[in-house]
Amino acid sequence: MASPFPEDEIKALQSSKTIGIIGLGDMGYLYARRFSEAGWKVVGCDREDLFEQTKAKFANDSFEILKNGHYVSRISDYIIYSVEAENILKIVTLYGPSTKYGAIVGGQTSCKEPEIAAFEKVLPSDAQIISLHSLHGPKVSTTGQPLVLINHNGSEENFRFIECLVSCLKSKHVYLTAKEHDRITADTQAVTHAAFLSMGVAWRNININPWVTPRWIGGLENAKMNISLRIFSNKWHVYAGLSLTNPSAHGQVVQYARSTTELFTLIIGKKKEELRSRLYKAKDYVFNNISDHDLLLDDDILQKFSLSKIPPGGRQPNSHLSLIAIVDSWFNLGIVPYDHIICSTPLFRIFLGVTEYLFCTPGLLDECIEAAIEDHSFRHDDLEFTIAARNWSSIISFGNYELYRREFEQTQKFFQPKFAEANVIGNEMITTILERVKEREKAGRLH
Ligand SMILES: NC(=O)C1=CN([C@@H]2O[C@H](COP(=O)(O)OP(=O)(O)OC[C@H]3O[C@@H](n4cnc5c(N)ncnc54)[C@H](OP(=O)(O)O)[C@@H]3O)[C@@H](O)[C@H]2O)C=CC1
Ligand SMILES: O=C(O)C(=O)Cc1ccc(O)cc1
Repeated sequence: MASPFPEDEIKALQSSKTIGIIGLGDMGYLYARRFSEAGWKVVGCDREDLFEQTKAKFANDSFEILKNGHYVSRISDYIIYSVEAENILKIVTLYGPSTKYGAIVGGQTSCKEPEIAAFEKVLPSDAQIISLHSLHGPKVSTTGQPLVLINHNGSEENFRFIECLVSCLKSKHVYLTAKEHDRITADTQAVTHAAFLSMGVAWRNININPWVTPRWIGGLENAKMNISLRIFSNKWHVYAGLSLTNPSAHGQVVQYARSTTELFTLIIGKKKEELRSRLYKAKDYVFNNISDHDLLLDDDILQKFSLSKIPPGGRQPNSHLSLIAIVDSWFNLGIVPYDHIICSTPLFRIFLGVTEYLFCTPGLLDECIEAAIEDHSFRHDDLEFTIAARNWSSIISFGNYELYRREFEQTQKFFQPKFAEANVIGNEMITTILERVKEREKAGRLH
């Protein structure tokens, strides 16, 4: 299919427009590199006190490093703020007044209402706001991943320019308002991260490396470990910013902790029938249209993404508290996760894939309920998981960045030696599930 953004049109824009990027961390660098490689004139800056180091760091790249955001803003036709979400207002306040007359401004932060509020508060009235959010981390290929475009008040012509610019990423453009974006990402990202953050903290607190423990064998366990380590290998502020700045996220994370606690209470009270009827009700709501022939993932596919040196064995029964709690939360919050798949991150798709597998493979949910009630070997893990989920929910709903950082970094240190390996395996897993999602979309089986 021919690109909707013809080469001639792109070339004409490239000869007249300058792209400015404030914040050359992981995402800012990704954009600066890709845009400049595609032929755009790109200028960028990082923190002014690191100017010399930044110049040296990017000496071999074909974009220009300027001293600070004033220099970037003065000459750029599109300015992208790619900085920590917590500091967006402070940084826009600093450089916003230097915005070139008539320029377009956007940001890459993960929560859009505060970002756009900062732009509206500070930018000169001639500036137009068109914002972006790549729904993936810096280490995965941009091709085919969702890229949200928010045309807050840009003209048609300017919006077309931004679409031409980002077309080199080959991502899938998703058009939303800031409000829609924040609502969806609260449902998808914030609660996904809460689950995997809680797993990591629980493993750390019981001092376990799950990949050397025979209790965690099999595809579902591989997915849990890979994703948890992937999150902890990233920067704490990315996850803190995403959930703390998004008020819709607080309720989701609190519900996840509540579901975890209530399900764990049923487990230790040996209330098998109550647990079963609660989970089946949630299953009917969330997985209403899903047949077992049509799953995003299965245990066999996930077997090969193992961090363990233990030879792949069969799946072990497990209470899967982290997975049953997410389905219970979705049910209680009235969320059908498939509605959000066009705007989902790789981690969310994997989380959905493994829960779908657990709930929709014949016999598996019953096996899980049986294990939860009868097998006590997971009780300690489940207790630690429940405590961790409650703790993250308090940190997030109180908006405490410092506590968030402390908890995150302690766990990061614990898993550090395994990150390189987890990243390679995690990338393969992400590619596999993206292909499965595409197949399902092609067959018209996803919303
Ligand atoms: N990483 C991810 O997976 C994704 C992140 N995002 C969002 O994108 C944004 C950037 O994330 P990411 O690139 O990962 O984070 P990074 O920490 O890697 O990048 C942010 C950069 O901005 C710099 N910075 C801070 N203050 C200023 C300033 N006054 N002027 C210029 N630069 C400054 C930081 O420097 P210093 O570190 O020294 O403070 C840092 O280099 C965040 O809002 C994040 O939530 C969105 C999608 C995915
Ligand atoms: O896929 C995920 O959830 C990630 O962890 C990567 C990520 C982090 C922050 C974003 O705003 C978007 C993607």
